[in-house]
Amino acid sequence: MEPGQPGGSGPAEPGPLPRGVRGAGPKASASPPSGAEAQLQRCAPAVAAVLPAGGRGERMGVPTPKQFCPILERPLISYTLQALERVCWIKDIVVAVTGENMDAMKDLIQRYQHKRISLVEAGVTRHRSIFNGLKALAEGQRDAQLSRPEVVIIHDAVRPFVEEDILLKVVTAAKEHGAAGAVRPLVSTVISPDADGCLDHSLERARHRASEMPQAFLFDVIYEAYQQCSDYDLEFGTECLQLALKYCHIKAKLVEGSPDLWKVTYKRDLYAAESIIKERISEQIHIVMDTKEDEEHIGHHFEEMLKNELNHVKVTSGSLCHPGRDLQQIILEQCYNFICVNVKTSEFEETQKLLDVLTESNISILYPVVVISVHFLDHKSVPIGQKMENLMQIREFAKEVKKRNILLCGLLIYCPQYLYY
Ligand SMILES: Nc1ccn([C@@H]2O[C@H](COP(=O)(O)OP(=O)(O)OP(=O)(O)O)[C@@H](O)[C@H]2O)c(=O)n1
Ligand SMILES: O=C(CO)[C@H](O)[C@H](O)COP(=O)(O)O
Repeated sequence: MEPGQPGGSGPAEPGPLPRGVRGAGPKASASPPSGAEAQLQRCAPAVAAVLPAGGRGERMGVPTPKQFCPILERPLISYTLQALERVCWIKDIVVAVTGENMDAMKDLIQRYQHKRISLVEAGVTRHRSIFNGLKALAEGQRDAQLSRPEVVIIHDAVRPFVEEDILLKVVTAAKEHGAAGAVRPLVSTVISPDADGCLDHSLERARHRASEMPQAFLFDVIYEAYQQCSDYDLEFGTECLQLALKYCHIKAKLVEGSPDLWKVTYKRDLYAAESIIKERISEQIHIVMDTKEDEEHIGHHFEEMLKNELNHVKVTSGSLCHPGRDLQQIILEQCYNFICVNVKTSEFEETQKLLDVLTESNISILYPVVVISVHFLDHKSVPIGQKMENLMQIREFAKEVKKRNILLCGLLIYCPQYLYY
């Protein structure tokens, strides 16, 4: 097993943990847990994920394996890793990669600052790649970098749009049933040809489902199934749930998933994935505050307002107190919309810092970045005339940054008592 980054698969970064789940930290979610989330919290299993990423992507018909194909200049697999990393109750993410792509994968982990990743060598088939990932987790106690989880998620590296919600559902169901997997209604009817290429029989579409990913298993169940299964299974099998049934007599719970769980397979799927990513980008906004203390007041207020006004807006809040690290991470996550709240300073210090980092990152080469610089007018501390004069500078800033595809506008809020919201 190879560590994915210097120092190996480091400890889980703090993040918005579902409360009560093992490893929960100070930033635990403030909203009440959903049913499935609450159920998971009660049982609090240790969860790891295995991502097979050792395929050649022959059906895509391009020389680069599809998991490394760029979408908006970022490799597809990086989106999938990001989707899993956001779920902070997933402790370890084991990725199976071919030897020839191992260095590229390590570079990618560094470049996009992926966390909690361990790399293993892929096998010649998907099942063998998954088995290698499971072995690394099983042997983890000796290794000290990984530990044997109670539940393991298996997810294809080429399904980038996996959400926490479905991960919770399959993990919770796996805890109860031993195995669980996401399914979708069939788009086309499945038919079975005979040896002459003529119709033998067809399946009743409404009674069958397409098996998608993610799937989750009690670790002992799926590991046992892989240890017992035949070379034929490892060579030709395509269904992990079937292995759990055949070798451990576990009937997997099937969970309805969203249409976005489809597997990127053909070239046109890359264009579809790009459209979905663009749509998600437009729904993501980051609020940057210039003070820590006011983050909860004003930042929270903005967050609530935006969530009320717009559907599917993703709001995160942070501060440029540690500009390099925090903001670089946000930019790496491809956020194109910012509200920058200047509370402490009467000028544009915070906005200026944000613009500097955005310019340096070159993020606006592909799409325009929108920045709304918010200022509060407190006439008791600063005379109105002086404040207005300062704020007029924003026009100059806006002209300047527009050349770099950054659209800046200013918002002045008359609110002498903003601190007492
Ligand atoms: N030896 C293999 C083959 C596949 N996979 C992974 O399994 C997932 C799903 O498989 P599939 O879509 O079939 O990928 P490919 O085998 O790469 O595609 P193709 O069949 O078109 O060659 C992918 O993330 C793929 O990288 C793997 O880890 N090891
Ligand atoms: O379909 C699946 C589940 O049943 C798997 O996601 C997997 O992608 C199948 O791989 P392959 O395309 O190699 O058969």
